[in-house]
Amino acid sequence: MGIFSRLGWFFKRRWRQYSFGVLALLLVAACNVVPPRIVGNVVDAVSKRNMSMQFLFVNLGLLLVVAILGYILRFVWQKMIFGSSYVLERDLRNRLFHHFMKMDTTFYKKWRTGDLMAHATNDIDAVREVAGPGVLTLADSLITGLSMIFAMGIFVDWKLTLYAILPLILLAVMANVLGNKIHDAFMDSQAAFSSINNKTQESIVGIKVVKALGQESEDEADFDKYVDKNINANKKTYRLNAMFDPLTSIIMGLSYVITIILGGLAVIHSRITIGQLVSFITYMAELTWPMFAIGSLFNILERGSASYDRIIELLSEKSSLVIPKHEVKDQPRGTLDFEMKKFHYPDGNVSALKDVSFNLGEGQTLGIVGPTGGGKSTIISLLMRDFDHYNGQITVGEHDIRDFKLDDYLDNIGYVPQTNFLFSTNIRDNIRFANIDADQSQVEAAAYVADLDTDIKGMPEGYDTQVGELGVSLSGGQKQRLSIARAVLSNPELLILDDSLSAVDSKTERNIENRIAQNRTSGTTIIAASRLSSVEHADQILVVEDGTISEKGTHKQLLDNRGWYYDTFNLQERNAEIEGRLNTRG
Ligand SMILES: Nc1ncnc2c1ncn2[C@@H]1O[C@H](COP(=O)(O)OP(=O)(O)OP(=O)(O)O)[C@@H](O)[C@H]1O
Repeated sequence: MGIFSRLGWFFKRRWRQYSFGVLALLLVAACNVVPPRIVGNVVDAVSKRNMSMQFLFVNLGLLLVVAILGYILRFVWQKMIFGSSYVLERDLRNRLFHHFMKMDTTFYKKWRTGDLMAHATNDIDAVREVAGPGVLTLADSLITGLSMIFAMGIFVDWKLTLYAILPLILLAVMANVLGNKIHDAFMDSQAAFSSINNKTQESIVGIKVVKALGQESEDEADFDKYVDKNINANKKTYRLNAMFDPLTSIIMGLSYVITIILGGLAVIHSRITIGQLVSFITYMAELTWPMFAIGSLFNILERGSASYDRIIELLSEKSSLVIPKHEVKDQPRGTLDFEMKKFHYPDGNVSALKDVSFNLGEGQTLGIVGPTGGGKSTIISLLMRDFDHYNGQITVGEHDIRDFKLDDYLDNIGYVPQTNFLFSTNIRDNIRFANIDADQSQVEAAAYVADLDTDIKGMPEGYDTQVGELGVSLSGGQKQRLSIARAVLSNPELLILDDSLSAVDSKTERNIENRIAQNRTSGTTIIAASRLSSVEHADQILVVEDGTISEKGTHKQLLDNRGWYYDTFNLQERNAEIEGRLNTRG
């Protein structure tokens, strides 16, 4: 029952609808009291042989009026109570989605996609059930139950009523004993469902790898384990739940036995009439539904309560990103100053960056290179404000980047990540994702900069070509270039390419670099790359090794330096030469 008070904020907001709904339920219950009373009266009239046609028609008419009224009132409560429960579902869904949108990288590392999906679907459904069928079942079973008990007492006999409902105490005891166990079982069952979701999502996304490595049967066996775990958790829940219904039948049986013995004696001793006993038994039959409803109510409430706990746990997660007390309203533009004394990832204990500093004037291009795992993407992560806690400072035009509102800051960045993400829509909408009002000429100009225009023109449906889920219908290089077009479309103040030219050939790479340079008359560009030719023309190049800058300068200065850059450049040039020769021969 605690779930009702925890959802109090919502019931308060919708108190009018719930009050109307419960009032309609009350009136339905009042309508339900009438038919047994009429049946009792008719039975008495028949047994006393004094029933007239008029008496019969009046009673039949009354039954009809009550039936119509009941229909209207049922419509009202459904609209009020179930309608409100869908409002709760919408609110929780929106809150959760908004929360997902503002959470940081650490949150997404902790929670897996399947888990989040389960919260956003299964758990929210379970909470909606509390606000809809849960409220209905509670109100209806209470109203019907109490009105039937009052009718039995008032129209027949209070003493007989008390004896008849005595076995109900057993039900309360059982509910108390099973309550916590059912809650825990539901928690386990929802967690097992989340795991299945995770597993399914991972297997489907990684299906190519699974097949390529011939792991289908192993993956299926692994999936079966998750299903078994889920089934066992569900079995436990339903075993506990199943203890309710048989007990309810026993309690009802006991009540009937008491009624027949004591009611029969009361008729024999003329304390009540036969008609009253018939009414009493009809009222008792009406009590059956509320009794069984308590079992299903328990199910709904405990499931909803476990799900609400899970949703609240998720919503209470805080983003570690700084929310500035006084937001800087200026545009984040100007010289970029990066001074990082030390940074380590929240879950790492060694520094991913140590004493990394550089200064980049407006309009300049910075290249970041270095061996794999050196720290290139980490520098970009910090610029993208994936993490705000470090020993150092990053400023853009005099302002610490943490003093900008995150959205305002990121709006000025065009970012092409290492692993590009495409939406399952057409090429045009993928390019203008960050600027959906961009017209066709802007989209085409961006595609030209990314050297993708010729590819698109060659496709039968051109810019209307659907890219499929995650861009399955495009080649790796096309996906990369589409991501670049998306980033350059809004002519961002800071353009960041994180190893995003790795899947294109050297000629295309050169085209893109030249076009970006021509296109970007203002604004700063940062290119992180494994291939040194990508940064050759940068105004400044950093070599990042083991989280620190080992070399710094222009291409020429770094070659003169004869260090890692010199060695790697020569190696890559030789490889490119060999590749070129092989291609000409082929
Ligand atoms: N999210 C993370 N959590 C913890 N450690 C991380 C995380 N991302 C990267 N690291 C670690 O930080 C170090 C630097 O990684 P980073 O991705 O910046 O290297 P990189 O130079 O971009 O490498 P690559 O060229 O392979 O992409 C590595 O030791 C890596 O394991």
